[in-house]
Amino acid sequence: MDVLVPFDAREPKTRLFPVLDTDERREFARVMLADVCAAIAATDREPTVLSTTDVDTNWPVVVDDRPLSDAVNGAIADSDRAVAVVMADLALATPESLERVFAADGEVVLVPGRGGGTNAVLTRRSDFRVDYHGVSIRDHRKQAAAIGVEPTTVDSFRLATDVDEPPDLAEVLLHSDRAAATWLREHDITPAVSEGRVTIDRGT
Ligand SMILES: Nc1nc2c(ncn2[C@@H]2O[C@H](COP(=O)(O)OP(=O)(O)OP(=O)(O)O)[C@@H](O)[C@H]2O)c(=O)[nH]1
Ligand SMILES: C[C@H](OP(=O)(O)O)C(=O)O
Repeated sequence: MDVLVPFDAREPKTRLFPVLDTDERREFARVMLADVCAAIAATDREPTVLSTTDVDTNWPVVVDDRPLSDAVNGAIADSDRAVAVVMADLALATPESLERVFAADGEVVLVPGRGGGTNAVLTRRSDFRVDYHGVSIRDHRKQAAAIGVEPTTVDSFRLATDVDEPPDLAEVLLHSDRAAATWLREHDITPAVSEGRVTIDRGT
């Protein structure tokens, strides 16, 4: 199985702008990437970072500057093995949660993200095509139907929680003990409550 971790190294995590400046977003994105890759490696599979530009990691990197879906679809079409795609912002991912995906039955396995996204995919069909952005979980169900496949769904709190917006940082602080959570604590970011919802505070 090929395990791809798409990574936008250029200007990652722009939606975290209210809390982190540009350099911090870049650094934090790399810390999450390292956590995700380490969790994949702990399942005895080697991650390959599919990055927009070269990036310094402990793992093999393939540089492809095409848009996300084109880069992933190119990799699926070129591979003669099953391909798993695990997003680099899944800071709560653990080896156990990922193993559920890698071991799931079915020709196409989808892991929904909160907000309509698709946080991980496993395809054993080289004619399956991804279509990210927008309501991608709905689009991926359609893509599976188009090749005659009923997709398997893996329902996982840890994998559904991608880190896109400031309140997602609170989930990292509350549910992870890995490098991304440590990085946030070192940058004085703590959970807080606003209008009954968990969000974050940043000390000055
Ligand atoms: N290879 C590649 N990866 C991408 C690209 N765009 C996003 N990604 C990665 O795909 C995953 C999900 O993307 P997003 O949640 O939109 O992440 P992002 O683009 O860093 O964040 P925003 O700027 O807030 O949209 C993350 O792992 C990104 O690093 C791209 O054009 N190419
Ligand atoms: C790539 C995109 O991620 P999101 O913007 O939902 O985090 C998606 O899953 O379609």
